[in-house]
Amino acid sequence: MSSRTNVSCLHEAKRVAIFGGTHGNEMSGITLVNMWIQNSAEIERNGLLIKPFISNPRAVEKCSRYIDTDLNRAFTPENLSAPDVEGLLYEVQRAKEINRMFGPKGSSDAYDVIFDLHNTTSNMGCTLILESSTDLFNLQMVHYIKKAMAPHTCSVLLNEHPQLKYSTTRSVAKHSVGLEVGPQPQGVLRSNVFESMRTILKHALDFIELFNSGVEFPPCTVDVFRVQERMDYPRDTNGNITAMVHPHLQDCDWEPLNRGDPVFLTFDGRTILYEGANTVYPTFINEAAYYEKQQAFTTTCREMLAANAIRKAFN
Ligand SMILES: CC(=O)N[C@@H](CC(=O)O)C(=O)O
Ligand SMILES: [Zn+2]
Repeated sequence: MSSRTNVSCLHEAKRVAIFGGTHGNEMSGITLVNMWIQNSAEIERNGLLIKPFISNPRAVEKCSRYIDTDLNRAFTPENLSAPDVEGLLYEVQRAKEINRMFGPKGSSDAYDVIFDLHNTTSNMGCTLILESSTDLFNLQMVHYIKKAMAPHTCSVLLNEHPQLKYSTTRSVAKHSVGLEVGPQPQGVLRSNVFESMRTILKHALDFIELFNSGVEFPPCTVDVFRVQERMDYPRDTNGNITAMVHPHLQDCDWEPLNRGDPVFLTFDGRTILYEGANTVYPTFINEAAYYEKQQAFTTTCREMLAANAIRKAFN
């Protein structure tokens, strides 16, 4: 990366993968990727190598989130460097395969971009998930997508938290982007969610094609929600859940939550209030897959990120 007259010159993005079925019960991404494996005309772009790929085929076959362990937490340095022995957890074995095919993670041989398609049971609408606030290529791409999606909103979740960040499947690529669209129940396909995901991906690929063709993208700002804290359900001394997401919070992803607002309703009818000092923006509210992760919702704070102008490096 070199800088001249405030334009950052970045490498061309030639190899792009689209992952579906990282979680085997999230049907929009699985269906889109299977469709594109059959016929890729819709995702082809000039000068781009685009690979649609089912990342956890055994989980897809069973229509369950995973077989042995969550694939989207498995791309740790320890797992990726584990020796190939028999008896590895299925997803650890799969993580190593994916790392060989699309990585190695952190190397110059890695794929340029991986889009990983997810669905949530939460009412998050269209969400792009980023893992770095300093990746100019991704910031410019999400800015482009947000503009192209207007008047529909497309939120950006920034998961850069030192403790809460996890080792995602997409993290194998140089630029990793998660697409999270909901609400959609597990194992169910909803046409509106399917079409939204398809449209986001169309704009994303258009952006990469324009970038590779030499178009310069001017400086921009991106409104993001930065991950702050995981909130667990209230529990009794045995660890059993004692309350539900409060009806005033249910489905209110991305809406401001202030001190004193209701968050939980106990089974015996008591309301539990939010006690944090500052306004937060909750998301992943009542996500089905997060009960096992002891997570009722995630709090975020709003932030404006600035990105330099970018264009492709000519060399
Ligand atoms: C509901 C769900 O699976 N969400 C994803 C979010 C992500 O891709 O970062 C996950 O927990 O892996
Ligand atoms: Zn998922």
